[in-house]
Amino acid sequence: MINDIARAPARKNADQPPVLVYEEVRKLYGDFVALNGVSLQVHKGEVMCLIGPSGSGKSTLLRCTNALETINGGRVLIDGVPLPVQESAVRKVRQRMGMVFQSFELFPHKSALDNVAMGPITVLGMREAEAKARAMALLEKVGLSAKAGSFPANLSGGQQQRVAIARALAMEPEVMLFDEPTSALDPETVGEVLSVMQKLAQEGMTMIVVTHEMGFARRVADWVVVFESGAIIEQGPPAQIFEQPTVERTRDFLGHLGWNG
Ligand SMILES: Nc1ncnc2c1ncn2[C@@H]1O[C@H](COP(=O)(O)OP(=O)(O)OP(=O)(O)O)[C@@H](O)[C@H]1O
Repeated sequence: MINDIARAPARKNADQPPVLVYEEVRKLYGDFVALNGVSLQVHKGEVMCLIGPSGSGKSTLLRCTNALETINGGRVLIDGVPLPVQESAVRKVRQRMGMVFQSFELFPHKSALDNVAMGPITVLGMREAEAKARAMALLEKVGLSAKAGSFPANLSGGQQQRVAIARALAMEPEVMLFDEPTSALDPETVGEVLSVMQKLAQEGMTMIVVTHEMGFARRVADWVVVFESGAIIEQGPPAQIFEQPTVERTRDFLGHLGWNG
C-alpha cells in the first residue's frame, strides 16, 4: 500500500485548485444515457486526452464543458464556479474555452487572417488593426503566415485546422478543447496539426483532447481518461494506461486498435 502511494504520480499543479471539475455529470438524449455520472478534475497546464470506443461519451463531455450541451445532472465547475445556465453568462464561459472541431468550421468567404481576427473584433471589441496584428502573430505561430490571404477552399485540411487553432487562440482562452481535431484529415496532414498541438502543450496550455491518435496521447498527454458507455473506466498517466492498464476493458480497447505499447 505504501509502495502504491509512493508510485502514484503527482499530477501537474495538483497543489492548486483544479481549473475544471466535473461532479457526477449526467447527460441524457431522450432515454439514452450519454454520460452516466462522470467525475473528473483538470489541472492548470495539464494535457488531458479522452480516449475510448466510438459513442462512449467523450465528445459529449467536451460539449458539456463549454455549455454547447446542457447537463441533466451533476455539476461542471470552472475555477470553482458552477457552469451557469443563463445565456449571457454562458457566452462568457465560452470565451474562456477555445474549441477546435473535427470539421474546422471556418468561414468560407473570409481569408485565413480574417477568420482569426474576427472573434477579437466582434466579440472582444478590439480595434481592427490590433486584431489583425494578433491574428498574423498567431498564423505565424501555427506556421501559416504565408497563407494569411488565402481562403479556406484553397488550404489543405491540415492548414484549415491550423487556422482554426489560431482562431481559437485569438480569444486568449484559458482552456483549449479539441474534438477529434485530426479525424477528418488526410494522413499526410495529421502530423502538422499534432505538432502545433504539442507545441501548445509544451507552452503550458491547459488542453482537453478527444482523440483516436493513441501515439499523440501516449507522447503528449499528462493524464489519460478512458471512456466506455458514458462512464470513465480508468484514468491515469499515459505510461500506466498504455503500458500497464489495470482494467481489462482498457486492454481490450487498446488491443482492438492494435496498440502494443
Ligand atoms: N444530439 C444527440 N442526440 C442523440 N444522441 C446523441 C447526440 N449526440 C450524441 N449522441 C449519442 O451519445 C453517445 C455518445 O456520443 P459521443 O459523440 O459523445 O461519443 P464519442 O465517444 O465522442 O464517440 P466518437 O469517438 O465516435 O466521436 C452516442 O451514442 C451518440 O450517438
